[in-house]
Amino acid sequence: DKGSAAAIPINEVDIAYVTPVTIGTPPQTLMLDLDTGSSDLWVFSSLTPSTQVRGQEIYTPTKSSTSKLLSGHTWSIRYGDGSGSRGSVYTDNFTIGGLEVRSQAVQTALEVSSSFTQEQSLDGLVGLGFSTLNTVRPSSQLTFFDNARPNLDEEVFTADLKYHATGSYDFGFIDSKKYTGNITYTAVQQSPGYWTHSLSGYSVGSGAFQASQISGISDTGTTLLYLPTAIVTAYYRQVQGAQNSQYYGGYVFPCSSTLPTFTFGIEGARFTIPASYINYTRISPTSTTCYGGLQSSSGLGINIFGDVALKAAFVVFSGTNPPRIGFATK
Ligand SMILES: CCNC(=O)c1c(-c2ccccc2)csc1NC(=O)CNCCc1c[nH]c2ccccc12
Repeated sequence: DKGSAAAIPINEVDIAYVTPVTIGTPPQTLMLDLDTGSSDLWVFSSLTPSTQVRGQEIYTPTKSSTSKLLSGHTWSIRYGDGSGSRGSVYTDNFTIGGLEVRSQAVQTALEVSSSFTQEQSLDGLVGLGFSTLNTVRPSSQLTFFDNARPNLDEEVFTADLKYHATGSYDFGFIDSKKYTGNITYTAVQQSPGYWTHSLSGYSVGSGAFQASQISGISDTGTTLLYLPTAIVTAYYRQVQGAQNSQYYGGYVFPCSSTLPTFTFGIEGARFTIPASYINYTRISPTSTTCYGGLQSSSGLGINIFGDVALKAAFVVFSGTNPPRIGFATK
């Protein structure tokens, strides 16, 4: 078995990417954010208070002949940015890009935080982290990938995220047309449940490569790249007028600044993030001050290789034993 589906940016700065999925019988189509940084599959639903729904598509279990309530089960998730949701659980048929999982646990939201209500084009998330992170209680549930794995031609899924354009997620196969050269793999440490691995170092612009093991998580659900302060200050030292703003909660700079590229290493391979990816967004539509796509991880307790980094590569998430992650240029 295999599947392939689009990864569509939800706004003009790629704050997140959504993928069409179908749930139930007859199929209900929702646009969900495939998220390797969490492991809950949750959706806006007919149980979500209408005051918290603003334009999202919803899943209505009672309209599906194959839905089953997972009675007595609840879930509640809080993300590091302060957003969150909670609710009840159904199982139903769930398809991404032609790949179907029967009786997938679908977590129906009874409450969502305001930042999800405001994301009108996002109808929920598909967690693709390790199932150990799933928040359903009393019994935790498996991710779509863990449920699909036994039937996949190859125990992998790939992410081909693009800058200001539609990319793709593939399940069960590696599409050699989507990358150039070889895929460089590195070990994944799957505790506590993220796709945790190391970078072999970095360089700023045309500067020398600094070899250094930097542990972090490859996270399609986080927009930006968060790295240790020493690396981030070395980067913005090259940017005229850059400053770490308390007010804006991170590095900002004049939108007219020339930014250097940022290169990260995976084992012996090198991946360069174009300057345009790091000139992330104006702090307000009419402002001439811009917010960086590279920020410090010092407040997070974890380094996050988010979309700004991942869209510079073709990424293979391999569920082999032991799991590993692969990067290729494209
Ligand atoms: C900024 C979102 N990322 C995080 O909070 C996060 C953290 C994290 C931990 C502490 C402080 C800040 C971040 C660790 S792993 C990790 N990754 C995830 O949690 C991945 N899922 C994010 C889901 C998510 C939260 N708010 C959104 C808004 C739009 C689309 C997706 C989302």
